[in-house]
Amino acid sequence: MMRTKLLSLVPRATVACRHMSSATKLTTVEVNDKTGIATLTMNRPPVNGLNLELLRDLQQSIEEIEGNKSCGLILTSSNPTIFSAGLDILEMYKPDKERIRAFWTQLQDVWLALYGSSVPTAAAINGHSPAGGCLLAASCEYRVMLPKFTIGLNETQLGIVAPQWFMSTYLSILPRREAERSLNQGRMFTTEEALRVGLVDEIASSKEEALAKCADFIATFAKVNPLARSLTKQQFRSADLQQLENERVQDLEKFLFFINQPAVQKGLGIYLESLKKKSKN
Ligand SMILES: CCCCCCC/C=C/C(=O)SCCNC(=O)CCNC(=O)[C@H](O)C(C)(C)COP(=O)(O)OP(=O)(O)OC[C@H]1O[C@@H](n2cnc3c(N)ncnc32)[C@H](O)[C@@H]1OP(=O)(O)O
Repeated sequence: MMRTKLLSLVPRATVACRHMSSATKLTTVEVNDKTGIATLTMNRPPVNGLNLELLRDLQQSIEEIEGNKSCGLILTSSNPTIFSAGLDILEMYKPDKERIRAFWTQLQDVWLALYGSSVPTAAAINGHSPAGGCLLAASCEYRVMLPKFTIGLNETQLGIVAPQWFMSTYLSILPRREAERSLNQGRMFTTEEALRVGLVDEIASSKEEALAKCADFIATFAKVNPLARSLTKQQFRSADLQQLENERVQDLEKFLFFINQPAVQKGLGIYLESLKKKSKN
């Protein structure tokens, strides 16, 4: 029988501030002793909205996986229909001054850690994956998605602009013309469309199958020298990573300036209302 280690269940103290959703961790890491592959599961009901705490836990889990000599990382969700709803809009709507800085900085850190991870990475996309959810999946090297869900960078639909590093992530997967058009449109792809354009690599009929396909992808590196593999990956990704490293502060200031524009705040408020109305119907 397969033995697994549950690593990331250490309780965390509750901090008295907005959006603190749980006293326990919002991610779990399970390492398969046989394959050495770590499965990182997001678990922030109801929709895995990426708030400051979930981003912190993601970062910690990625670091843990890097540190425990896992052979690979599979990112997935405990929610049966949602991989991640993207950034928690409540973090950006009428934001707290200090918290929003920490939030965006933490998002930058998670992207740097995941996109730049030294281990092979794959996403088992077992539900909808808009915007920041798509960013996480696209930061991995391989994607397997379940049918009847949607994925894409839909920022323009919300009246916001995906920053350069979101674009770079798309461009690392999609042909330039497709990346530009779909980002401009804020297009959400169905699973089948995502496969057709290359945004996902395979379709699986269940989460178990998606995880198995991700593990198969990671196993393709079993006989490749790990240092040669990770340095090669780094060479492919270093320009994108370096660009954000060099421009982190400007990126943060640009985000803060943009998000605090009255028109942007108004748009986010309307969007939030529409989401809430939809969930009441
Ligand atoms: C230079 C400036 C740069 C700015 C760049 C910013 C980049 C931004 C990136 C982002 O990620 S923005 C977030 C984009 N996300 C979305 O547009 C997704 C919105 N959500 C949905 O489409 C759907 O909720 C879903 C994910 C498809 C799930 O649908 P489902 O029918 O299962 O659930 P709902 O009833 O819609 O939602 C339940 C509950 O959750 C709330 N919610 C959903 N998504 C978010 C979110 N992203 N943030 C905060 N809250 C969210 C929704 O309002 C419901 O709440 P309640 O009504 O139950 O209170």
